[in-house]
Amino acid sequence: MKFDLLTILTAYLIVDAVFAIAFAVTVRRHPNLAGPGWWLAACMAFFTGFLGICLRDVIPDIVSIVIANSLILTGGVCVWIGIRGFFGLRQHWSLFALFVLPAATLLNLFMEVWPSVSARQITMSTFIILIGLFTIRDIVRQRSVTLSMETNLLIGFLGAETVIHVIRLITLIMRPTAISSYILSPEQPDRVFLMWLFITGTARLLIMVTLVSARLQDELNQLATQDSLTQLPNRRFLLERLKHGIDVERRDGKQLALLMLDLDRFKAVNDSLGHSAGDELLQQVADRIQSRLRDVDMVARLGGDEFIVLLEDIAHPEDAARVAEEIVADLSRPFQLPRSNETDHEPGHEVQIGASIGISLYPQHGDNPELLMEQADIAMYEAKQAGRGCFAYFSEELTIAVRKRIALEGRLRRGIEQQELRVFYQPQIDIASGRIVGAEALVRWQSPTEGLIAPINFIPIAEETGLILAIGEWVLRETCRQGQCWLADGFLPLTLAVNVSPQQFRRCDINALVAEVLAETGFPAGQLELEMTESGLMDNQDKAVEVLNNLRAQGIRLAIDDFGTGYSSLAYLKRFPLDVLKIDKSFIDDIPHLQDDMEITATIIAMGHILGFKVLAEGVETQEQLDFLRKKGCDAYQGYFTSKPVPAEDFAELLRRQHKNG
Ligand SMILES: Nc1nc2c(ncn2[C@@H]2O[C@H](COP(=O)(O)O[C@H]3[C@@H](O)[C@H](n4cnc5c(=O)[nH]c(N)nc54)O[C@@H]3COP(=O)(O)O)[C@@H](O)[C@H]2O)c(=O)[nH]1
Repeated sequence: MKFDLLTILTAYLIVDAVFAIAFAVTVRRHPNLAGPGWWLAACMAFFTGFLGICLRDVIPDIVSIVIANSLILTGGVCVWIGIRGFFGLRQHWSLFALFVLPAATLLNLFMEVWPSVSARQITMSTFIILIGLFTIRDIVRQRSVTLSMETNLLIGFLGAETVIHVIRLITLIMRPTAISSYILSPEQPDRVFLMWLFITGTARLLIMVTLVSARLQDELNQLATQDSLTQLPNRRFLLERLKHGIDVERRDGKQLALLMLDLDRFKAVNDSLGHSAGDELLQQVADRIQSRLRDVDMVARLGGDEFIVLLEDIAHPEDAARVAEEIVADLSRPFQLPRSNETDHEPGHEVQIGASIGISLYPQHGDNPELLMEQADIAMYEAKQAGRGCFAYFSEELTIAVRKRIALEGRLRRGIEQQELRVFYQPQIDIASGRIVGAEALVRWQSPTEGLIAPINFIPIAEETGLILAIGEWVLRETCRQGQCWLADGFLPLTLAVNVSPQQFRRCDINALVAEVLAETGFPAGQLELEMTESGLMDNQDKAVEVLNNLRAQGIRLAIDDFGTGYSSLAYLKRFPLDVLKIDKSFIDDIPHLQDDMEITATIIAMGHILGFKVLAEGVETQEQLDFLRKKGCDAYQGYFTSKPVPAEDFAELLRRQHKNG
């Protein structure tokens, strides 16, 4: 059988075109893969280029060459861009070569004006070798992880091609006439060139087949790790993620939670309304759970009506309970299920189900996936026993403790809404004059069922849940309102100190809030003191300095609370614009019995004065303590010795009595 050059080129271009079409089809089947348009553009360019070659005998050679090669080059560019989109490649510029090469070769081939055939062949081989080496280097540097088989094939193909051309180049240089007998002419095609055409065509077809099969493999993998009904991950995938999650939390010293969820009354729906209604219900359940979770969390379906939720990197065990409660609440809302032969006039079924959730925690309840699943399952059984529609932890004590905390959180939330918070005032006394010069505002919760609740029982949970922001704002507003009332009633000006929690400092614009409250209540800025703890300031020192400076610029006084229990560093005392140092009660408690505490207290007073601060001692309960503080030059104190924190009316009474006594 005799092949002329035109037949060979035609076959070659057909291979290219088929290759491009097949790529285009692959990409179209995977809508998430970028650039189908590029593949189609490539096909069109190749075909038109091919037409240009076919017209070689009809139109002048040079026109045919220009049309064919420019279009083939365009096709190469399109395929290259398509490839980049397909693999998500950014740096693989040299892959361009793979598709521009045929075009460059053809250009070379048709350049009959080129004087020397050997020079043409040397140029082409050098070009191919360089491009091959660069391409291999690029691919090796940035190997595709998901399609490693295809990358290996590419490397093999390019390697073989490069080797062929190295041999060809050496032969050409050593014996320039050796290959000249195979010069390109329609009668005697270049054999090496033919071989090269054959290899590239075959290799590219192979690459395409590998690509398609790799994509199919991806789909199969997905099927193996996905629940076909809900499209959620299945048990296998969950176990892998859980194992990885445990490794990460172990390394970072954090915890994770596993929530095993079983639907209540699902069987009744399935039996009465049929399996398609049951399937629809499961899909809606999956959607509701998913919408409740953060992006980093995961919900999987284990089969039947069992789901499992993985919460990674949780701060407290209660976080898992909160999510569980929200899921239980979400799933107890009615579901609308369409009838199997629904018409416009017939409404669907409304069904109500529920969920019971068992929770296990890493590391408390186990350190491997199987154990955690087992414990969550046991806890889920407990939840069902406890009456369904609730959650339970694997450990009973934890369940009780967490349920209590969550109930408290709910009551506190309602308490804030129903205005059950109160502000008590503890007098601050100037030691030299013995007169009340200010008060610390301390929050209390007047619960209708439990009576007066001390802050120690709800401030920590308010901090955890963010409720402290609402509480802090309310205390500030109420204190300023009350202070302004006392001024209006003719009491002498007092400094009112309000606690600012670290959360408030971090998460809200305390400057704007204070400005707003002062404007609203008319309370003078110079009589408001904000108390901050050392830890609240140390978290982000630069921001703290900026915020404190702004507060200072408003005329507000700033105090550091519980001084001596935290960092107590001179560096930050110098850096932060403070007015008052409050010595922590723990140093005062054992005066005059503990020499160390006496020395520390005396040192803090002296140091505070050197730095220009006013020093106030907290928790003064005895005359001896007061005498000691006076002797050491402390400016002020607060403590049960004078008064516990009292409601506003009682505090006003203390002020009246002081006024009466002169
Ligand atoms: N972020 C906010 N924190 C607040 C607010 N209100 C209070 N708190 C913080 O709660 C903690 C406990 O406060 P409380 O139960 O009110 O206790 C205060 C005083 O009653 C107590 N104290 C004062 N003198 C004595 C004493 O002589 N003996 C004794 N046994 N206790 C005494 O000390 C608490 C004041 O502490 P401090 O704030 O450090 O000055 C407490 O940490 C409050 O800060 C609030 O609105 N926001």
